[in-house]
Amino acid sequence: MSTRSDWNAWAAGRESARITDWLREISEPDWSATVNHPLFDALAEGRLSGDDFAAYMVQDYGFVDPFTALIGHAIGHAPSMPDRVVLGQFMGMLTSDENSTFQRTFDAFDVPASLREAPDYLPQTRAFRELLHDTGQGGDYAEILAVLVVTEWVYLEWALRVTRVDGLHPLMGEWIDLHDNPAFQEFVAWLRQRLDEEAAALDDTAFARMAERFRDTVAKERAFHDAVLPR
Ligand SMILES: Cc1ncc(CN)c(N)n1
Repeated sequence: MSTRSDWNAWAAGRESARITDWLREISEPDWSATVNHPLFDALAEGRLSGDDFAAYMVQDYGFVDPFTALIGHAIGHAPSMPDRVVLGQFMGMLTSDENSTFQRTFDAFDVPASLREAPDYLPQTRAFRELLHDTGQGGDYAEILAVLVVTEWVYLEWALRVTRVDGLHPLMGEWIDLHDNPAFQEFVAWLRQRLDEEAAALDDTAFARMAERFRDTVAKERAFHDAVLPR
């Protein structure tokens, strides 16, 4: 378990310790395995075929659907208007720019209507969908933030890490742009700040639940990307 006393012990030896840094550390090796995942290097270096990119995006759209619902839960659970505004703006981007990237990818790589309407989700995609759904249904605001911090921070870190080749397919470039642009960087910094604040105010039981939710989400990120990596 990842308890508040574990966090207190970790923070004791450090100046300006952050709960989100500790959460990331206790989620190793899954965190680094996800950020350094070979799928992202293959994507950025133009070594992922169009079909493989489309297959990844079909699975990822299965993530984005319950993820969008989870943002809705976050907006509902947020303590006040300033948080609802930031989350609502992110929801706007997700349902416009990002949704459009998916739709244009499915068009560009001829993903059949049958696969768009009734996708065959991998077990790891289904497990991730379940986590997002359960967090929305039963999680408190800190648990929801924990999931959002993982999913967005991991994507920011890989997108900042990879090196793009010249001539990369524009939709693959767009997928990286969505996750390394300054507005997204600001959003991830905001999510981390809010989780640091909310987690500090939790009682011990809710704190341990939040930390476990963070770790489980990182494990599911790793499993998802292992599963969609073409062999
Ligand atoms: C599996 C997964 N994790 C995170 C993200 C970034 N929202 C994503 N698109 N897909």
